[in-house]
Amino acid sequence: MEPFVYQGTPSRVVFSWGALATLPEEVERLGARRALILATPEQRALADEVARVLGERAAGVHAEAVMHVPVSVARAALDTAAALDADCCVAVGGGSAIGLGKAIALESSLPIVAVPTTYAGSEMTPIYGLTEGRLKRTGRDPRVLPRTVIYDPSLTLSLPAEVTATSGMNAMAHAVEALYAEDANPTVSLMAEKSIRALGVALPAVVRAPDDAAMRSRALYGAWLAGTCLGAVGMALHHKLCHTLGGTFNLPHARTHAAMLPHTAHYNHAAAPAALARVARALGGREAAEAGPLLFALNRALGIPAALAALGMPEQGLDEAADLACRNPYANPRPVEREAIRALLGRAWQGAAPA
Ligand SMILES: NC(=O)C1=CN([C@@H]2O[C@H](COP(=O)(O)OP(=O)(O)OC[C@H]3O[C@@H](n4cnc5c(N)ncnc54)[C@H](OP(=O)(O)O)[C@@H]3O)[C@@H](O)[C@H]2O)C=CC1
Ligand SMILES: O=C(O)/C=C\C(=O)CC(=O)O
Repeated sequence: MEPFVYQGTPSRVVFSWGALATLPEEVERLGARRALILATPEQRALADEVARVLGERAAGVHAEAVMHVPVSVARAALDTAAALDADCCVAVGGGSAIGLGKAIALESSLPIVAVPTTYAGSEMTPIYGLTEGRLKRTGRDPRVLPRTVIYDPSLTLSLPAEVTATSGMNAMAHAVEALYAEDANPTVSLMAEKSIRALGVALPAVVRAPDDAAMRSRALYGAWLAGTCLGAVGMALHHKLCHTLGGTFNLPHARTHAAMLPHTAHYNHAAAPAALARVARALGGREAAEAGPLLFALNRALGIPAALAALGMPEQGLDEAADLACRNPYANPRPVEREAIRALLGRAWQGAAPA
């Protein structure tokens, strides 16, 4: 057996259809009495419903979350938390709302209860992201790991097909990178493979039939496993590239992950053949070299645009993106070489198949 280190995260996870109803007792379990509810502006109605469920334990609603957590947005939320004398945050929504909760916790150490409504998986990680100007800074800090996560698949029924598909592929990316992480271990790899299998079946099903309760639960289960993987082991080339494209060029997060994953998986297949063979097998293939093409085919089956160009990436930015991605690269099975990365970005920009 290869030597390894496995360290789980201390989050408490409640997973069931209708689990939102357990929120009051979960907030009480933390000893909290004044919860600040966080959401994006468009999820205000859901945040108000959460406040109703919480009753007297709701201190207020702050529905100003924005993707990539601009530092100005974080500062405003911190001021609201202080003004309301909040003793915990309830972040309801996708990674943007949860990311705002993390920004508050990073400064205040307030406990977070996360109620995810997408498959991004941020609720299961001690990773935060803050964006200032054109640069996104990410880091790991135990203070930002949500203490409790309430997964209620009924809250994902309203996800549009495009978000369902791309957010699901964001989760897929966490699981794929966990299999070849520098600190990969048998426990996380088992979860990663299970996640890829679950998402590979559930995502096409819920894109076809958004109200399929069983498949919505399986998709969210896959996302939980993927987020757990992301929280437990390091990220590699794929996440570095997506943070660069998201933070510097403000590309949409999940759609960028989906478009890039076939290419980054293929980039690493020869350097991490066992890991990419597990990806391929989980998607119905056999060999490591099939993983990238199978992910590319899954994107197509989910109706996800293949080309970075369609996401607003300027062609003249590809050189800068390659330079930034190669500066302080995350550990990766294959050396991150500037020309190879620029060629990868070129294929992704065009929407060509991985090669
Ligand atoms: N730190 C970490 O470990 C991780 C962080 N992230 C971060 O999270 C963000 C991306 O997360 P993601 O969830 O993709 O992005 P968002 O939170 O922006 O949600 C994605 C889309 O889903 C919509 N949506 C969310 N919930 C519902 C709902 N219940 N019904 C209908 N639509 C809904 C949002 O609409 P609307 O905007 O209108 O609410 C938005 O259009 C990025 O900032 C990324 O960096 C992602 C993964 C891991
Ligand atoms: O890229 C991901 O999906 C994972 C991590 C982040 O997004 C970091 C952040 O919170 O911005």
